[in-house]
Amino acid sequence: MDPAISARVEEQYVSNSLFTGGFNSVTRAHLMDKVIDSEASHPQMAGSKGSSCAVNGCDGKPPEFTSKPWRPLTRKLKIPAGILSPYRLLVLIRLAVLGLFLTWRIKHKNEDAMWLWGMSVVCELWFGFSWILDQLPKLCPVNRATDLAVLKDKFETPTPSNPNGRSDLPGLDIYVSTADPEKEPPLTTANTILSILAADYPVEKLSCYVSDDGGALLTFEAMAEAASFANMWVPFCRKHGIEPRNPESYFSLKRDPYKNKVRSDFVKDRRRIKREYDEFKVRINGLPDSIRRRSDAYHAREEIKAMKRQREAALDDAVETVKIAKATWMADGTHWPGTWIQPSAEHTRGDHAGIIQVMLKPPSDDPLYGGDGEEGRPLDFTDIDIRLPMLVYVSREKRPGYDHNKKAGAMNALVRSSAVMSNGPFILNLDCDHYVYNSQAFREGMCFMMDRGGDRIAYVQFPQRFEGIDPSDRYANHNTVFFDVNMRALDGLMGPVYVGTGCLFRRVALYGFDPPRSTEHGGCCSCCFPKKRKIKSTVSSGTSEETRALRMADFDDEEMNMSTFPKRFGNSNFLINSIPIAEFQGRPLADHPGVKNGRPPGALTVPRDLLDASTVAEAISVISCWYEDKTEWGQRVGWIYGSVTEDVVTGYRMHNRGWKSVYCVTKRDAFRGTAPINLTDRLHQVLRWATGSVEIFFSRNNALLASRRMKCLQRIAYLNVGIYPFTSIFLIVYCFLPALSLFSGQFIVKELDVTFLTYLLVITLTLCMLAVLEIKWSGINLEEWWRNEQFWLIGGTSAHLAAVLQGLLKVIAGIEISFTLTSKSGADDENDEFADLYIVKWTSLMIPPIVIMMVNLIAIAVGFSRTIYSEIPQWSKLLGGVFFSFWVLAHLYPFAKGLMGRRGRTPTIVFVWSGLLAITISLLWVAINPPSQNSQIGGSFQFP
Ligand SMILES: O=c1ccn([C@@H]2O[C@H](COP(=O)(O)OP(=O)(O)O[C@H]3O[C@H](CO)[C@@H](O)[C@H](O)[C@H]3O)[C@@H](O)[C@H]2O)c(=O)[nH]1
Ligand SMILES: [Mn+2]
Repeated sequence: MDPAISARVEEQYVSNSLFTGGFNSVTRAHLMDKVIDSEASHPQMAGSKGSSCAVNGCDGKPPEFTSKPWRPLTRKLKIPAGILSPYRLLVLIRLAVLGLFLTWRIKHKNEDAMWLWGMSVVCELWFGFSWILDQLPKLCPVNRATDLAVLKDKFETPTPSNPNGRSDLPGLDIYVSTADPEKEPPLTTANTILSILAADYPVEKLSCYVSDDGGALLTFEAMAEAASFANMWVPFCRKHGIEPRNPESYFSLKRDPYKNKVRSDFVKDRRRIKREYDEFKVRINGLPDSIRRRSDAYHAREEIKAMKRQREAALDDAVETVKIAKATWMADGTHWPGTWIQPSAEHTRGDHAGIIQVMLKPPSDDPLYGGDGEEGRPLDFTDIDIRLPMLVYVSREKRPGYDHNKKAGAMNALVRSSAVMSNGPFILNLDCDHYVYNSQAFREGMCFMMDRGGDRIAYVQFPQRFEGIDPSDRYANHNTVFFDVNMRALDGLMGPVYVGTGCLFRRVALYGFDPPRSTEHGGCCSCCFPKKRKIKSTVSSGTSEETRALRMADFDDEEMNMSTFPKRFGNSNFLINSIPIAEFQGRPLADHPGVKNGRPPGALTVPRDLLDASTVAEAISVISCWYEDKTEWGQRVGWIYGSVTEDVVTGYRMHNRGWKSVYCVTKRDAFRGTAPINLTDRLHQVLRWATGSVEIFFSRNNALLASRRMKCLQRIAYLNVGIYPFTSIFLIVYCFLPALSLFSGQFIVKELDVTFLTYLLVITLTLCMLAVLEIKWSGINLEEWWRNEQFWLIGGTSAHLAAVLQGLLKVIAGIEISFTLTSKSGADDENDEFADLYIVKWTSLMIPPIVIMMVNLIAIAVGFSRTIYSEIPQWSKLLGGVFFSFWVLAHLYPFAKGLMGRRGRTPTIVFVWSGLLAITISLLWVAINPPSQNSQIGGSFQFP
């Protein structure tokens, strides 16, 4: 430990009057807290392991501590046993039936069509396996609730030592990522920023960082506009309790804006702010032109000079011929070091310097009230705090020849630069299109982090909720089955997976440390093979009390050896020195005796008023291309590289170290974003996710290689994430089977006998009943469930297959996979919100589902015509094949609709064509195979 830092930190904390007992009491209290936590969060362990030492307080816990009423910040809500018990029972039953069915299938071959039988059995075995992977982690779902009032009480109530009631909440850094202003309109990003700046969290603790991976002047200037508009928007939101605090969404609310508004000047204020917002929008939308003109003007001047030298020419002609400028000029006439409006086609490459601009300076520590609306101020903010959180624009350096590691690389650049500039012990990241919909969201997340045992939580994931999706949600964009069923279920294990946006991280967890007290709990098999409990003796580990606290008391000793830091984190001393501080400030100290009102107040690595040129220079140096060379960034530290779904891997690594995560579903959605409603865009999105999964499967992050700290069911869930794309291979084969059997007159079983049909019935029935119970405990509805099934097949037969191929190409030939951004620029059509839904853009991903559809349609036609033409029509023979064909077609229905484009325009022609085609082929078939001979073939395919 660098003595200089320890001295600095010591000064910050020891001088604080809250710590009357010095570090002694802090560490002691922390130790006690830790013992209690482990019981509180693992009640079953207390009993089974009989580690009564902690429970009985053998370390001499003062009695007043145990008797103190403890008001928790969060609660776990059990799912009613009336739903959960039958659910679990059904899972068991289905498991057994599936086992019996598969054995029966293997034993009863169809000798007439071994190929059909063999293919189908292999597929069924795989489906059974993948169902188990999907189902097992869903056995213990939970719900949770927070108590914001308690949080306020504990952290923001005036006490004798804190008479002003200054907030004791920890610092929070918000990251917003954007990469390409064409696909991610700056107006959307600006609105997201505004919603963050206006969120309800102590301003002096909140910092907002925008990562612009395109390094685009357009984004930069849009952010500057947003920063300036925030001066009006944020106090307005505070004054009138606006919700949501994203102006675009707020002004397009359909409901009455005047409801529940008490202040008399609301009408006037709203009208004014609406006008200001409209002007703001005009400015933002005018930016591309204004930037172009600026740069064109420069080039025009140059060109004209040249032309004048040659001969007299008309000015207008000259301006006409000017090419798009390469260099870009900022409004003040200086040269922009980033890229042009549209960064080079592939946003993940590009070539530009690192740029950091503090757009809103860190605020003062005490409230600053606005004026009375008279002197030039547009609105009356007399009793409103007009301070704004810090806002920083960051564009990491990009040079050819460096792997920039897509979004993960961008996030890591932010982790470092923010460590230098504000070092919030917590970090929340949002995609540019995901805005704060609930101004209390940050506080909700903080309840978990600050609660007892919260120091073992690496992240709090919020569900992704979407706007602007077609009401019938044709392509299951809401993804509710995942967000309300699977994620809730994981919450009952080690915690939800990280899904890339709307996630509150503990900074030290991102730094790759193990959770505190990590040696105490075993992982997967700890319940069966309890390891001897090793309580790290922090007290006996020598040196002075002070350094002990700073050495992250509960962390592993070797881990916290600061001499290894430069190798892991790179050469920035600023950064390295900020790490123990972030750890210390992230601790949930709220319930400690002796530190009554909470945690050490907001000391930052760099006190805000010192955020000077040298700090910014340091921040720039940590976002350079080479900074990560020979460090562990992306390997063990920060967002993990190597997959286009960096999110899943990053969360996985934390669970693998034994960290927990928590799922925070708030009554009012915490955040809201957009999703691609166009079929092609949606397919490309799931293609990227599936490719990421395949990448994970073929990497060291495969859950089969997980550590012992990973619980069994959690491991299965991660295994499922890596394996699901492979199901596509079997799915495609299976989708052709009904057609093949209709063509050949054979079926997957020798005869449709009672046993087979009974098994089929039970398997289908249990699936439906499970779905019903899932719907009950998760709160989704049947339509959402069905849409999910449909899209599972659509994605499964198209994108997932492509993903498997791409993944194999990467493994075998080393071909890198690019991150195709999802377009957020929605429909331009004012009259039709969902115009995007009907745009048909061709992609080769569509080929397999189209072929499946066609072949099945034709097969049905063939089957029918054969039966009609046969001397004694045996309709019953048709049934098996037709039934399964319909099953496939019903799933593909939304896909077919997508191909048809706008309602009523294309369908007729498509129907006519496919109809004609199907009839032609079936007639052909009949001509080749005259029914008189053919009718015998179907003989084996009989009802009992
Ligand atoms: O080189 C890149 C590529 C992407 N991004 C950002 O990453 C985010 C996600 O991209 P998007 O195209 O919107 O992907 P989605 O499929 O909508 O995103 C989901 O899936 C991604 C993983 O594939 C996660 O990163 C996202 O957080 C998650 O919302 C956006 O903010 C981008 O600006 C970058 O910053 N740099
Ligand atoms: Mn997105």
